[in-house]
This record gives sequence, structure tokens and C-alpha cells, in this order.
Amino acid sequence: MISIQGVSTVFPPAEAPFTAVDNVSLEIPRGSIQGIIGFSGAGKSTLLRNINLLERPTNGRVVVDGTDLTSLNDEELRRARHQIGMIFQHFNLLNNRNAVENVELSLKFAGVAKKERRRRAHEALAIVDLADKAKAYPGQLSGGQKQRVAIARALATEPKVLLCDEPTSAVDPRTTASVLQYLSDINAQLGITTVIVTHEMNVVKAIADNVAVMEESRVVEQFDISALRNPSFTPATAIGRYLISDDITLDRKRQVRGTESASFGAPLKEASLV
Ligand SMILES: Nc1ncnc2c1ncn2[C@@H]1O[C@H](COP(=O)(O)OP(=O)(O)OP(=O)(O)O)[C@@H](O)[C@H]1O
Repeated sequence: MISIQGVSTVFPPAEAPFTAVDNVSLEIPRGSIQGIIGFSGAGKSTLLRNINLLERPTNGRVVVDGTDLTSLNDEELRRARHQIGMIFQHFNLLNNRNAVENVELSLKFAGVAKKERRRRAHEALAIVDLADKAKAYPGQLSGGQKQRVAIARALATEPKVLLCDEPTSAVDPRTTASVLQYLSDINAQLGITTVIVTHEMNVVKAIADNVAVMEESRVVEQFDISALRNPSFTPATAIGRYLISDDITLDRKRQVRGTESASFGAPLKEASLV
């Protein structure tokens, strides 16, 4: 599980510091999908980046799978980060490398032996149904396919946590449903604890188990998404109430291609998860 304990992030300059995350505490259960929603500037991305310490919190602790990341030295943190994959709104692929080479890069940074990298990169691409696009360059792929390469790159190191920063904001609605379906499949089959930052209400409603609403740097409301099915439940915040709107329907139990492979870990019930 991920335990965010009293985390604050204050950006310089010192004369007029800006508190982007203000004393946030959040418990994210192992194997769950946590949505974080809020308006632009609420602090969602900063909080997400606090989880893998891409943005080191000014105060507070981030504990992932029992390890307090904020207490680690640089080398220990570098190793711990291999357990935490991340995908971004604009995919962040290298345009001069093809799909399989992009995926291989994360394995290289994780210290995986060269002869292993190609095989594992192909396995990861197969999970997102892109085995036939291994040699394609990002410029030859659609937005949805690029995001799936990015998902494969994040998965290749077999992380326990997947952080997703606006994963569908740059793709059209049909592609959004497809990308979310892959994230849902991966969560269900591999048990990867997933955190999704989005401002798209239908996205969080489709995929999240739990939602945290951020406003002005704070988490102001949290609830289990199933509460929305209870007619008597009314979220306290305006954003929470927006969630009672359009739906994307996912099959949360679909079988992921390639997950029978031993190197991609055991199914959810048997795996040692975050
Ligand atoms: N490196 C930085 N230095 C200074 N201020 C920053 C920095 N990064 C973010 N901020 C500020 O912190 C606040 C929160 O930013 P953040 O990106 O976390 O919000 P967000 O909720 O993810 O917004 P969006 O949905 O627009 O991406 C914003 O006011 C932003 O300008």
C-alpha cells in the first residue's frame, strides 16, 4: 500500500513560497486504483510526483510497501523507484527510438542485463497488444498506441505501483476508453496499485476504486467510488458532485494477454503486492 502522511510541498522562492500540497494524508490500499481529481492548479500532479519523490516533499512521509521513501539516500531511492512506474499525459517517448527500444530503456536504467532487455520489452509490448508495432517509431503511432508503449515501458520493470498523470488528456474519447481498459486489465491481472490524476470526471468514475478530491493544495474529500451508486449519497464538494455524470463502461475482469508469463508475476491473489 501507499501511505502518504502529512505531506506538504512548498515551492520557492523563499520570499513568496507557494504551498502546492498542504498537509495531505492519504492511504491507498494494495492493488486498488486511486483517483485524484481537482481543478487545474489544485496540486494533483505535485502530489503524484511526491509519491515517487520526483518532487521531494518539504514535510511528511511517503511509505510504499513498508519503505519510507523520504528516509532513503539517493542510491536506495533510485532502486526503490524501479518498483514505481509512471506514465504522463504526453507519453514522454524518445522519438528517435522505436517502440521496443523505448521500453528497453527503462530496463537499462533498472540495471537489467542487455540480453534480457529485448525479451522483456517484447513481453511488455505484448501485454498492451503492440507486439506488431515493436519496430514502429513514435511518429508512426497514434496517441493511444503511444500511451500503450508508455504503459509497456512502465510495466517492463515489473513495478508494484503505477502512477498515471492525466493519462488520457491527450487522446480522443474512444482512445480514452481503450487506454483505461488496459490500465484496468493490468490492475486486475497484475495487482499493480494504480494512482491516476485526472480532471476528467468520467475517467475517474470509470476506473477508480477510491477517489480523493483536491482543492487549493488539500485533499478536501475522499470516498469509495461505489458510493456513487447509492442514490442517497451526495459528495460534499462541487467536484465530487460532478462525478454523477457521464460514464465510460469498462470490463474490470478482462484477461490481459501475456500475463500467464512467469516473468510478469503471479496473478493478483498470489502476488506480493504493494
Ligand atoms: N516547480 C514548481 N515551481 C513553482 N510552482 C510550481 C511548480 N510546480 C507546480 N507549481 C505550482 O503548484 C500548483 C499546483 O500545480 P500542479 O501541477 O500540482 O496542479 P494540478 O492540480 O496538477 O494542475 P493541472 O491539472 O493544471 O496539471 C500550481 O499553482 C503550480 O503553478
